[in-house]
Amino acid sequence: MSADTVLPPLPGAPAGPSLPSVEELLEHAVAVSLPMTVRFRGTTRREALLLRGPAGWAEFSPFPEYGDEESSRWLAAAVEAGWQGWPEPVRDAVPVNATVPAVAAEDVERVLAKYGDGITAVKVKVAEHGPDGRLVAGSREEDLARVRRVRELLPQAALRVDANMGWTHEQAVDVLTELEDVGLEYAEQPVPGIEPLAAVRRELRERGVPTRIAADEAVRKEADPLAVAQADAADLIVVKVQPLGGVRRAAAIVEAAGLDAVVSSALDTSVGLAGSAALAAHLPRLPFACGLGTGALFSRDVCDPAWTPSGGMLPVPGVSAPEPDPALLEAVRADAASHDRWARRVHGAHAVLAAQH
Ligand SMILES: O=C(O)CCC(=O)c1ccccc1C(=O)O
Ligand SMILES: [Mg+2]
Repeated sequence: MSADTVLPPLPGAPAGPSLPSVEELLEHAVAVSLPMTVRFRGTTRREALLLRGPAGWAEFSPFPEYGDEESSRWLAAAVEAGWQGWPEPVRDAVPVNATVPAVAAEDVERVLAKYGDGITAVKVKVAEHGPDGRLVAGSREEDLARVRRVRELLPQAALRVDANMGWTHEQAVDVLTELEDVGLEYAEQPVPGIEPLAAVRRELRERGVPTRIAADEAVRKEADPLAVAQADAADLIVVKVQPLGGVRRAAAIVEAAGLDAVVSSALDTSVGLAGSAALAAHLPRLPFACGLGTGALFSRDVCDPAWTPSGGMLPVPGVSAPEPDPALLEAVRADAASHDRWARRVHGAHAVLAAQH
């Protein structure tokens, strides 16, 4: 992939701040490791690097397996947060969904309890894959049972499922047809890619299943984040601040795509979640609850109070992140080896951005 395709120029996107040096980026950096109360994406800890620039705190937390090119967009988002600040909000709170990881049906109630009262929307993870990359045995029946348990506990809530590309075309059509009676608001990235997504969407329409299709990985992992909209492959797009290179760039992608958007977290700490709330608060249209309640899955976070929802609503920050609490930051500080690993990742991502400046 050429440097140009990492951050393709977008119509109407304002220029970002100039790129600070690696030394400046790392001057106040703290690596943290947050414990989680539920297994998510195969782990019970979330590592992140928190940076502090003249505009405020910033988060850099690409997942461990991500390389420099992909991580460079996450670093661009941190530069925006810490060295520029976010654009002004147009609303002062954001409705969010509760996120239910791929737990057993009997654990659904315990997970939902973490989000408190006032849940109006729930996203249920389905199609979980094991470390061998295969769909977990028995997952079809467990997925159906998990979704039906959420529906039983919350008869009025809007329900979505997220397969993270985990199904084949046949599996997606089968399970989504089976769940028609539950009334799903949308299914997020049931299969990988853009054309396969379009094909699932077409077949559901032909069968008369009204479930919408949302694109997530097809937006944030494809070279061109607008390709999914151009291919008419989805009814809506999921947008994330760090993978898309910042609040302004994500907002420009939503505008250029011309589709409704759901802002979702990358399992960020409170600092990153505030940035995602800033994007959700900045979008002119916000017709769906956002996937930004994931702070509730941490047993410790860096801010006091943590950036978590109450009554189904997430607060909106001003143009910068909340300050981490010094004692909490110490309590979750990662070891020196982890800090060094993060510093090397900043170097690698920085080199990719520097080649574009
Ligand atoms: O959207 C949500 O409800 C929570 C966020 C979430 O699911 C997520 C978190 C980390 C990485 C990927 C994803 C995803 O949407 O696929
Ligand atoms: Mg998703």
